[in-house]
Amino acid sequence: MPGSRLLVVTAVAAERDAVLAGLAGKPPEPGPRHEPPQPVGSVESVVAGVGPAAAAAATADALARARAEGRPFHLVLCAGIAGGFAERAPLGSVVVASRIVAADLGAGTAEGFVDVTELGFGTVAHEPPADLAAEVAGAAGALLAPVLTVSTVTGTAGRAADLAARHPGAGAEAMEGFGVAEAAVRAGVPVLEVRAVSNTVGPRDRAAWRIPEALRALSHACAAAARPLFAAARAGGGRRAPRHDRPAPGAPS
Ligand SMILES: O=C(O)c1cccc(C(=O)CC[C@H]2O[C@@H](n3cnc4c(=O)[nH]cnc43)[C@H](O)[C@@H]2O)c1
Repeated sequence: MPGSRLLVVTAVAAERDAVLAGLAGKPPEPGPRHEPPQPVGSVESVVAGVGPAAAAAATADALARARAEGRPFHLVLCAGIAGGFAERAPLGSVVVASRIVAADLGAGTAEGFVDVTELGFGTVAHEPPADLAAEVAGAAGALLAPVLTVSTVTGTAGRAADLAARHPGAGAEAMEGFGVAEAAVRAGVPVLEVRAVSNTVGPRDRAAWRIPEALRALSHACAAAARPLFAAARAGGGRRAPRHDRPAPGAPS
């Protein structure tokens, strides 16, 4: 559909497959692995790799190429699995970001962590369109809450408590959202983040990760939210994000 284009950014191919199957209305049922989904015409996907730097680079590249080719994107969806803050986001639940927050971008000091905004170097949070995020969360039966972006997966109770204290109400942590949002905001394209919880934020227990269940939950959430997502892509996310061709205010020159 011309004029309605959605860019999906995931870290790995399994997340992409889950999202595209959901958007195509074919979320997988439990059981043997399904075929990769057929592409939906107005959706393109990028498998960016893990972490905010890879996510920002891949998103910026996809947005710039599409714009140069005269087929710009109207909405960016960052999606994947995540760690959930247990009291709000249990295993298998889904979180839609009300804010996308860079949680470890800053400096350690004798008084504790100071983020880059407090240091005077720009922003540590991006805001998805509030109405759209709420509508997608409602359609998907998801928690609407801040999603933290970290470069290191939390592996201790101490760090989990520290993050929860600094970000009261946070629903989940993952590793790509802020990078995707940096690229999208600079290109003037609205951005959403949707995460399904594969593990709890806390002491590292790799055996307790429930990745297949989270991927299924992600797929079902995307199926349930497909209508508002496509409507938003047609409308450009409801509102344009501010565009930064120059460094963002407060960024070092
Ligand atoms: O701990 C390990 O051994 C390990 C092995 C393979 C991959 C990982 C990851 O951490 C993958 C991170 C990947 O998934 C998202 N994710 C999922 N849960 C979390 C989390 O609790 N904290 C941060 N990120 C998480 C993330 O967006 C990455 O794409 C670990």
